[in-house]
Amino acid sequence: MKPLVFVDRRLPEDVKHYLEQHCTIITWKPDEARSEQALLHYLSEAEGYFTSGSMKINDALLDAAPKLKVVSSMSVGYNHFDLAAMKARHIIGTHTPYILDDTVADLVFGLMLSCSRRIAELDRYIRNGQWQGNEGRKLFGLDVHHRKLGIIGMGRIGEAVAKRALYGFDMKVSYYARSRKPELEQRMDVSYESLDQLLASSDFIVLLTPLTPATKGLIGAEQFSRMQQHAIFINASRGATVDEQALIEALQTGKIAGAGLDVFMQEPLPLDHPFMKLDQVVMTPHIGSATDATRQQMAMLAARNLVNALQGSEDVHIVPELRQ
Ligand SMILES: NC(=O)c1ccc[n+]([C@@H]2O[C@H](COP(=O)([O-])OP(=O)(O)OC[C@H]3O[C@@H](n4cnc5c(N)ncnc54)[C@H](O)[C@@H]3O)[C@@H](O)[C@H]2O)c1
Ligand SMILES: O=C(O)[C@H](O)CO
Repeated sequence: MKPLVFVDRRLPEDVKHYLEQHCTIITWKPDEARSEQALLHYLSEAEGYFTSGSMKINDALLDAAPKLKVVSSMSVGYNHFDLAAMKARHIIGTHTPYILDDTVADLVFGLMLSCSRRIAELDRYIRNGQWQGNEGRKLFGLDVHHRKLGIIGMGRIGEAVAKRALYGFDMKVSYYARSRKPELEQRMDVSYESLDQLLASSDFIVLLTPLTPATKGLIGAEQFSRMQQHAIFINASRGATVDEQALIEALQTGKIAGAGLDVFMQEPLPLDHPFMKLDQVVMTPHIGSATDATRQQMAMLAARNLVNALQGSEDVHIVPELRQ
């Protein structure tokens, strides 16, 4: 008999077709309210759960899903996994690394360029009818090329950002990560710096660590105070890696020049959030990996992870902390 799996999002047709060959799919009914109660009801019989990361996989959820064996997340980040709760129940937790690196790195560069050349702000300037033609320096920005980029969290996506910086924009690139990466330093012209050194010397600072207990609030008031006044800060990791109040203060007081943000403590961001009033902030609604091609590949990889894990195959992207 095919295993029962719950799928919490609409799938591309070919991915749905692939899953249906190996599993019996249950999913939300059209127009059904997506309550936690309904989800737990669906999960009560499921052996597999295909999720996009909106639900915490914690004790409460797992207690309501006694038959669950595999949680396949269509995301590379897995901060929604309570790793201890999953480990205690021998749940296999999988994610979708590598295939989204270039797409997320493109967005990081988009945010860097938009902040430094004020693209979003000046688009509003034209639409508001403010363009007179005699603005002079008023509309000038900062160069990206030949400046210094500091990457905090030099993993798969960090490396894709470094490539663009080195080979497309002739930037100098340094990084800070949990440990130094000698192999990477041989392969690419990047150098390791302490976090404090990187913050003090970079024109652009890009945050790309996973959200873990160690990275929660990693960048706060002290870290913003070390940055240069013209520095531009980009966060494409998770909202909680940054102390948002400290970021708002750093921007309001001119401690740093701008910020490009794809992720927030609260998503969707409420309309009355202070970021909305800051012209030097460029925001995107958590769309780092959101292109048709990449989301299609992520969906297929998540489906394959789910099927392979249920079938006991080792061809599965299990998150590092849950590997045997
Ligand atoms: N904005 C988006 O849509 C989007 C898309 C994809 C990924 N992400 C985020 O980006 C993160 C990184 O993805 P990846 O595939 O590059 O992961 P990765 O595991 O390849 O790289 C993570 C890097 O962070 C470093 N790191 C981990 N803990 C650290 C710590 N305490 N201090 C300093 N460095 C630390 C690691 O050493 C590694 O270099 C994901 O976990 C996710 O949160 C966001
Ligand atoms: O981690 C990821 O893959 C993205 O943030 C989408 O959730």
